[in-house]
This record gives sequence, C-alpha cells and structure tokens, in this order.
Amino acid sequence: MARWNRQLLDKYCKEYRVPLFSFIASKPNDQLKRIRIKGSSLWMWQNQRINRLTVSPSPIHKISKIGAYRNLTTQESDWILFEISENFESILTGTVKNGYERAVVLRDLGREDGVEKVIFGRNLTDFQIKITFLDALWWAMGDEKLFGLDRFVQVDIDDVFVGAQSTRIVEEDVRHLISAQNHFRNFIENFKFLLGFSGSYFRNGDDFEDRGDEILIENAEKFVWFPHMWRHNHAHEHNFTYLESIMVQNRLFAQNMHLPIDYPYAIAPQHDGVFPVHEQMYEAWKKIWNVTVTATEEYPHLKPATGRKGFIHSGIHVLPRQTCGLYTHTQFFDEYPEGFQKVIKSIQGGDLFFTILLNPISIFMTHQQNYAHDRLALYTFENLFRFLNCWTNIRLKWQSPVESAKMYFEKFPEERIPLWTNPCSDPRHQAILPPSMSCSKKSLPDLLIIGPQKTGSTALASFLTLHPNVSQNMEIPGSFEEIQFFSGQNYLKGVEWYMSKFPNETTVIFEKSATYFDNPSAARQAAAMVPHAKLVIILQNPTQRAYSWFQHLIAHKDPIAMSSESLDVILNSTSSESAKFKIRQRCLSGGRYVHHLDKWLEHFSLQQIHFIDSDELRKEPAKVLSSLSKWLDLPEFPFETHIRFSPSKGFHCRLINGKTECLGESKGRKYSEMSQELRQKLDGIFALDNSALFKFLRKNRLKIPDWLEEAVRIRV
Ligand SMILES: Nc1ncnc2c1ncn2[C@@H]1O[C@H](COP(=O)(O)OS(=O)(=O)O)[C@@H](OP(=O)(O)O)[C@H]1O
Repeated sequence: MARWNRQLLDKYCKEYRVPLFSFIASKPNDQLKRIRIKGSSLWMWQNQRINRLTVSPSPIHKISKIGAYRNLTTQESDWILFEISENFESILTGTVKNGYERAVVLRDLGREDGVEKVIFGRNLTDFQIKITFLDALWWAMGDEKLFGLDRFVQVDIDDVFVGAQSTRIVEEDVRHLISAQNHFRNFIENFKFLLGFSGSYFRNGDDFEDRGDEILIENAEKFVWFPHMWRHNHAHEHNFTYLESIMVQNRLFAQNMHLPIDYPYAIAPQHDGVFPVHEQMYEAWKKIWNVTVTATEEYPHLKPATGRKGFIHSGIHVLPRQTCGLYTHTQFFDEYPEGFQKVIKSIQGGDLFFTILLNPISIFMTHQQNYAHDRLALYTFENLFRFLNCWTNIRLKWQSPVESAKMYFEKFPEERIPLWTNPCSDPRHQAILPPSMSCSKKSLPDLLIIGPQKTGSTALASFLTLHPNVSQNMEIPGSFEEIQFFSGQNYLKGVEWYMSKFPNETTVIFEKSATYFDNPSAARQAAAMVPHAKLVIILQNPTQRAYSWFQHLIAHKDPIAMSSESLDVILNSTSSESAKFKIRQRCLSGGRYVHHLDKWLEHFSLQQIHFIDSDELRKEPAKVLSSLSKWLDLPEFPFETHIRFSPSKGFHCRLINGKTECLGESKGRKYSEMSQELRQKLDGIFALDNSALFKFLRKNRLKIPDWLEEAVRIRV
C-alpha cells in the first residue's frame, strides 16, 4: 500500500477508533523465514508448519471457546506466525514442532502507532480462523444485535407417510426418533421435531412400515405437526378450488387422527407455490389452515444457500429454509453420493456448522427416509450439536415457527417486502409456475417511461401507442392512470398481478409510471424484475415542473396546498416534520435529476436510457416520437400524420379517424403564470442540480435541452 494511503487509513482509524484487520500471506519462494513488519516491532515467521491450533484467552473471543484446540495432521507449511510480546496479544495460537507458541491471529494493541489491529496469518479457509474472524468482527462492530450467541434450530421432517415401500420408518425408527428428541434436549432446551404429513399415504408401506406409521400417530403428542397437501400434490399445478379440497381432506385426516396442529405453519411439497408465489395456494392455505408462517429454499434462488432470505406476502411470513445435505434417497452411510465424509466435513467446521453460526434461525429440511435405515439425520444432528458445543459458546435454542417469524422480521425488517424477479428467466422457477402464469408469451414490459411527474409523460405514452407494434399495460380500475408497480403498494400484489396487466404481445410493451423516477425503491425493484428493459426519462425545467406539480395538488384540493397561499409559502417551510415541508420536498424531488439518475445507473446502464426534452415533446411531438421509435428499433411510423395541434387545447393531440383526441383536463391545465420572484426562487433552489445535470449530459455527449443551457448560462 502506498505510504500516503497508509497514513490516511491510520488517521481515519485513530480518529474514529476503528481497528484495522489485515491478512498476510506467505511467499512460498522467499528464503527469509523471520521478517520484521515495517514500522513496527512485530516479527513474523513465514512458511511455517504447526502441530496444534489453540483458541487463546482474549476478550475478542465471544463465539469461540477459549482453550479449545485441535492437533493438525496436515503437512501444510505455509502458515504465517507472529512472535508474541507485550504489545501484541495472541488470539489464536499455533504450536510449532519444538513446542514454541506463536500467534496465527494476533491482536496489535495499538501501543506503537495508536491503531488497534487484528492480523491474520492465514486466509479464511480454516474453520477456527473463520470463527475467530467472526469474533473479531463482533468485537470491532460491538453489535450484539447482529451477532449474539443464541441460535434457533428447527428440524422439519417432511413427508412422514410419503415414500415407497422399504424406504420408510418402522416401529424401531419411531422409538429411536422419540429417544433422540429427548436426548437432543441436552443440547437444545424444549427441542421438538416438526412432522409434515400428507394423510393419503398413511399406512401405505409394508406391514412393518404401517406399524411405524401407527406408532407415530400413537405418539403424536410428542411432536409438532404441520400439513403438506393430502397427496403430496404439487400446488403449482392446481387452482384454488382443487387446493382447497385437498387441504380439507388433509385436515379431516388430522382431525380423525387427533394430530396436534399447534401452529399456523405449513410447508408445500417441493416448495411449489411459495416462490414463485402461487396466489391461489396462499389463499387456500389461509382459508383452510389459517397459515401465517411457511419456509422455502427457493427465495431468491435455490443456490447459493447462504443467500437465502425471507419475505412476507399476503399475510404469510416466508422464512428461509436450509438443507442439511440429506435428501429423500440418502438412507445409508455407504451409499452417500461422493462418500459420507462429505457430510462429516460439513458438520466439522464446514457448511452445516456455519449455517447455524451465520443464521440466527436455521430451519432444516429433512425427510422421513433420513430417519429410517441408517438414520443419517440423527447421526448428522447429534454430531453437529456436539461439534458446536465443543468449539463455540453458541446457545442452541428451539422456538415455535410463529416466534421465529416474529424474531426474523424484527431482525431483518428490510426483507419484509420481497424482491420480485422474473420467474421466466430462472428455469427452476419456470418449471413450477402456476397455471395462471405463463412464459410462453411475453408478459413483462420492454420499456418503462419513468417520469418524473409533470413532464409530459402521459402525452408521450399516448402518442407512442399510435405505433402498431407497441402496446401499453391495460387500464387499472381505480388507479391514477398508472400501474405504479415498482413505486408503491401495488408491488405487494406480486408478480402474477403485474404480469396479468400486459395482455397484448407486441414488439414493444411498455408501461409509464411517472412516480418511478424519484422513488427510492423503484430502480432496484425494476432491475430485479426487468433488468433488460429500456427506460425513458423526460427532462423538464425543474422550476416549471415544480410549479405544475403544485397546480396538480391545488386541482386535487389538497388541504395543505389549499391552505397555503402560494407555492412560495410551501417553499419557505423549514420544519422537517411539518406537512408543508413534506409537500415542499415532494414538489422539488422530481427536479433533482442527477441525484435520482445515480440510483438508476446503479442498476441500469446508460445505454438503456433515452432522454427526452420536455419542451421539444410539447412543441414537436412527432419528431420526438420518431427518434424514440428508432431507438427502440421499431419500424418507421408516420407519427406526424397521426398527431395534430389543437388550438383549443393548446397542445398536440392524437388524430384518430380524422378526429383529435386530446388528453383530459388534468393534462395541460389552465392556471396563472408563475411570478417572476417565484421563478427566480425555484431557479436558485435548482441551480446546483441543473449544473450537475448539465455536466452529466455534456460528459456523456448527450443532447442538452435549451432550457438547461439557459438555466446554467444565467447562473454563470
Ligand atoms: N400533448 C400534451 N397534452 C397535454 N399535456 C401535455 C402535452 N404535452 C406536454 N404536456 C404537459 O404534460 C404535463 C403533465 O405531465 P404528465 O403527463 O407527466 O403528468 S403526470 O405526472 O402523469 O400527472 C402537463 O402539465 P400541466 O400543463 O401543468 O397540466 C402539460 O404541460
């Protein structure tokens, strides 16, 4: 690192009392073994071999168990070790052949240069180093809420009655399951397995297996039960009526068998219908089982498992679900694909171990078969809990799915609203789409006209639909002309709702919602759903736009706007909590072009965006439309013969069958001109934004509207 860079970093760390983390790697061909770290009294040894790795006493450790050690049998000789002295404390200690102890991870107490550091002599491949890294993060961030020692574990056993003969649990397995549950309570207070049932398959095995089913029912009270479908049906294939009927059947089974269904929790066989959302399944679940919590592995995608998240849709809390590496067909140790060592590795500091460490709540999916034959699941969890107990101070706990859902969304409130994606672009999601949705035709827009408001966006949209190869979303009853999916409450209605709004398949399908441009979530949400869409942004003089927006409020008899004598009064409001101030901000927001553009450019490339000058659109719409349709690769269309100026309206209108069709009264309103003082005030407010927009357009060799040239020239 360059010296000045290092100095800057040190200055920052001192000023804000932030510790530095640094990772040092061995240079394999370097002959030098013992090296002094530049600018410090610290000595390090490189290309070393260690026999033992021990967690040293240090206030940094919260998760790691102090004193825990393991002997290393590998012959790797690329460890970096640090000499321990009074200014440096060992966090993780390596013992070398002759018995010397040196630090593998070291805490520099900052006595020499005022900057505390945690120095790692190895990357994060070793599990002890990984846990130490988590400890160091916790120590540096001091964030009890983010880390903490409590970890909640839920183990679901899906399909307790489903499965071919000779794969299912028998009486002895059930007895074993009950005693394992009791035994697991040594690690996890109150631990209970959750059993998922499809009643149709009860007593569907051989005699021994049928007896197993019966014993399970006799001991039903010992477990928590949750429903699947009656016949393990794939929800995505069925409509509400059918789903309702099979859920009722399964519920009757539960009633007849006196199964305790203590929680409003359900799991869909193979996750079908949870994500991508099958609205009708959500409705049936709510109606028949009052479901409020479920879990899936599919959101946002099956893999990577570390990226799984939760969301809430239609009142149902969807929690992320984890796999423990055991599947329906894995029933024997010696038949495990790629060898059972894989599972053991995962338990002993591998994926499974870190699943629990990194997730406050882990909901594991297993299947009945994993408790039959070699009972791989019991082996796996027993060893996992033991391993965690041995190496960490983690407190394993159990709670109901309802409590987990509450806790999860309190911890991760930002996950409440799902980030919808296009199910047709993920083959796995496409395969489990409900019948009401289809990928056989295009049903998402290629183009979004994103505003901002009051820039002529409605006129642009209405002119664009004149082109025979273009269609717009259908009208939404009760909405303000626009679909406003990515910027408001409609987003909660989900993908199916949005897709259903584009019934016509044309070369270009578009929707225009002028509220998108300055909405904080719209760019991210639009990019997740239609990443390849093109965008249109209309550049209107922000002063004029703000005034038009205020007139819009007056026309809608907004009480705050009405009670203020003029826009000037609103602009003078400074108290950030007042209703007037909120209107002020909304009024100005759309005109801050570069500020919002930055957000869109985080998710879309500049090549995907077409800018239109609002003045030009008003004066020469046909020209603007021709250039837009050229950018959209549409066949040429004589817009000029389909658009005509209406002297009575004072604007251009569509010409349909020889008659002019103008926009309604709310577009092109009649109101008094803005005063010179107000204009100057608004120009002043937008001066910096305008100059930023000017620079942005010039830098990217984009056309600069006349109003912007003028606005910037006047300020200069
Ligand atoms: N051809 C045509 N017909 C009618 N109106 C036109 C037209 N071209 C541009 N304009 C200007 O569009 C302004 C309304 O902008 P929007 O459609 O973007 O408004 S909205 O945000 O969707 O409500 C509207 O603002 P106001 O004049 O304040 O009503 C018009 O100035």
